[in-house]
Amino acid sequence: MAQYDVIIIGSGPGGYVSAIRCAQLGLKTACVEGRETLGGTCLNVGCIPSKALLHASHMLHEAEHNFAKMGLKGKSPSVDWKQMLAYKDDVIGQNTKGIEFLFKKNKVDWLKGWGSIPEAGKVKVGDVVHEAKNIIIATGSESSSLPGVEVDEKVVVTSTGALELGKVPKKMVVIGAGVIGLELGSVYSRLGSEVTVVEFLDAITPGMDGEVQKTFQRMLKKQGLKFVMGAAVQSVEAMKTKAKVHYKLRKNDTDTTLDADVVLVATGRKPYTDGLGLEGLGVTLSKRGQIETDDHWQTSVKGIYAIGDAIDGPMLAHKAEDEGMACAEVLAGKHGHVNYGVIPGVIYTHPEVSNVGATEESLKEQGRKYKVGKFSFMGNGRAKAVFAGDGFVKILADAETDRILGAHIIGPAAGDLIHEICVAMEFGASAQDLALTCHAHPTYSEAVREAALACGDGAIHA
Ligand SMILES: Cc1cc2nc3c(=O)[nH]c(=O)nc-3n(C[C@H](O)[C@H](O)[C@H](O)COP(=O)(O)OP(=O)(O)OC[C@H]3O[C@@H](n4cnc5c(N)ncnc54)[C@H](O)[C@@H]3O)c2cc1C
Ligand SMILES: NC(=O)c1ccc[n+]([C@@H]2O[C@H](COP(=O)([O-])OP(=O)(O)OC[C@H]3O[C@@H](n4cnc5c(N)ncnc54)[C@H](O)[C@@H]3O)[C@@H](O)[C@H]2O)c1
Repeated sequence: MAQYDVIIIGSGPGGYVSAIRCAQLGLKTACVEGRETLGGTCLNVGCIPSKALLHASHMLHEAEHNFAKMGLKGKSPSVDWKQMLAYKDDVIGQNTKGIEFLFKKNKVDWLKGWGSIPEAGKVKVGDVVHEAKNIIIATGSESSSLPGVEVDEKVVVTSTGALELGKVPKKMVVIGAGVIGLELGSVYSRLGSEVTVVEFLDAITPGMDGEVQKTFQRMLKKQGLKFVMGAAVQSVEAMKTKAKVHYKLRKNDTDTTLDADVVLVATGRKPYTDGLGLEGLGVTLSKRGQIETDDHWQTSVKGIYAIGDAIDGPMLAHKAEDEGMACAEVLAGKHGHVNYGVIPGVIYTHPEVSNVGATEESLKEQGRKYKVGKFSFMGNGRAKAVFAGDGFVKILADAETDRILGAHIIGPAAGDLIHEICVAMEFGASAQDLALTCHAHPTYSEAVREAALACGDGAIHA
């Protein structure tokens, strides 16, 4: 039994990144993982497989809708679902093996099995108790359940089941118009399923900029997704190969039923801390089951830290990674820091949707005076060349100082474009700083510059 400086429980983006950073900083490090492969939710059943299916289904959509316009004629490809799943599994395998390689390279020990914490300074894996000066809990999250809905991962599925369905369903009902529902709903809609999204609230993707929400929903509708808004799902009746979704419309209390071959429950995720033994240790949890930590990610018990989906904040892989690195630095006696005000969010539909910082709604609520610089991709030559003129870049800047407060993009490569604004915000830049920076032509990035120009004397191509 080795004596470790740090043992991390969970090898998702929070845990594995933290383990590598700890080892790089000279700490003797082990990472406990109960799954058969490293990488957590993100690599095995989350970010990576969903992006593989989004990519494949987008290629089909392009072939069906845009190839002929460019003079590329011929029959559109047909879907070989088994092969598409094999491609997705291959992508997962490459990524999870990559983490195994990085662990070996950085001398991180992988302790295989489910871990628990009998007391501070000790982690039990199987029958072996390992000792560590510090422990980091990075056990992630699991899908939330919905009263009246029983998941069997075949007919009524969470995102995990939706990533490996036996076949492409004819009719799919998605409960929840959040990120998972819209990404996976898009996948199946493009593959030919009739997809209906049932959402409790009156707007999709809660918390996002209102103008983006409306534009995004309009675009998704145009692509064939149907929406039932303001609807509270009461129950799901599952049969062998079919299901009935019963919901109540909130505005008039009418009851309606939708038939489906597959129902995807995508109503959020909750922290996963089962089996760790937190109650016995006295680790404080919030009402929502999140592990509470101080500014240095230390829990209420000295020497036990927590990061990622298991604690407060957006449930995003890059947020978990940042906390993983920062926590490692704290343990190595350095100054770990995460700027929670500059964490981008991206939805990988087509078009992509991204955001960082404040929304107009949040600024109004704060009573802060701001200006809006908006630029449509219709004025961007590169976007028009690839049928991606629908959408816009919107930058919010302080009315007096011109400092960038937030940005919202819906359009081509929005998930990459947002980072220019993240860097600008990290440096405390003004919209004018962006506007005065030369941007190559023809790039989608020019739309970001134009939005920055629109915060001042005006965009050129508007
Ligand atoms: C379908 C889907 C798509 C997503 N797409 C994106 C995306 O595109 N971008 C994005 O930023 N985020 C995305 N997310 C969210 C992202 O996956 C999570 O935010 C991220 O994985 C959280 O990382 P983590 O390290 O906190 O936990 P996790 O990735 O959940 O990893 C925790 C790991 O700990 C292990 N574990 C738990 N308990 C124990 C124990 N007692 N002993 C040993 N091991 C244990 C688990 O097996 C798991 O492997 C997606 C999520 C889903 C479900
Ligand atoms: N691209 C990405 O970054 C990405 C992709 C997938 C998942 N994720 C992360 O995974 C987490 C979980 O995603 P998610 O989509 O499940 O959750 P979410 O919180 O994004 O969305 C859940 C949606 O379900 C709705 N809802 C809740 N209860 C309902 C009910 N009874 N009936 C109808 N609708 C209901 C909510 O109003 C909300 O719109 C998110 O925190 C997200 O950040 C991120």
